[in-house]
Amino acid sequence: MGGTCSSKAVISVSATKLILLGAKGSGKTRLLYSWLLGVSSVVDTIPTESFNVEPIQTPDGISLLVWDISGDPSYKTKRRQFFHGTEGIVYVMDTSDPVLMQEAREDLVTILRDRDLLKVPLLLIANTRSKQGSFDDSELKKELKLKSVVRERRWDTVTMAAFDQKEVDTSLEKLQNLLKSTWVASPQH
Ligand SMILES: Nc1nc2c(ncn2[C@@H]2O[C@H](COP(=O)(O)OP(=O)(O)OP(=O)(O)O)[C@@H](O)[C@H]2O)c(=O)[nH]1
Ligand SMILES: [Mg+2]
Repeated sequence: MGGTCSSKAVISVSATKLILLGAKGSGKTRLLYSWLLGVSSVVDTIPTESFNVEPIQTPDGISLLVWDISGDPSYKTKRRQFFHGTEGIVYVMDTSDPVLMQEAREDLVTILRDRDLLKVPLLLIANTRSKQGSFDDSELKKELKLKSVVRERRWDTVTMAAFDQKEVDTSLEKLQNLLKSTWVASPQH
């Protein structure tokens, strides 16, 4: 199993492990490298065959190690190997297409029921690709009907309509705040 890590930086062993999941083409790799390099440096991406892993710093200096896992259906049975030790899930969903959105919801429900991810906080990223037909955060939460599935975990949503730098920054801030609030609630971290 081969994966990709572009960084020559030493990866901190104490970095917080995150997994980036979602359907093929939902925008995971583009998001990962937008966090790492900035939106203007990401020209395009190619489908991920297995995974990419990169160290990311949040604005407040939390070190993350983000595992971007292929959304190809053929990789689904392999992705569980990445779940153990995960402290945060980022799930990217294309909400511009109702069929893709329903499929993504079902996939997310399966992931959230995994025993290795039961209390792990979730940031749900709605990559709407266009302003048209996009949901705001509270509409999205209502539409997805995830209350009974997320249960005890902390979760938040962020909507990205244009994939611009401001939205990318907001998503990283939301992720950071979600992790911090989780750690405050369970200080043994
Ligand atoms: N216009 C537009 N294109 C996007 C957006 N997000 C991703 N893309 C493009 O959609 C394609 C797929 O994006 P990726 O980030 O590679 O998708 P992925 O989720 O990593 O897909 P897999 O690696 O196959 O699981 C790429 O060409 C991206 O540049 C977006 O918000 N707007
Ligand atoms: Mg990818």
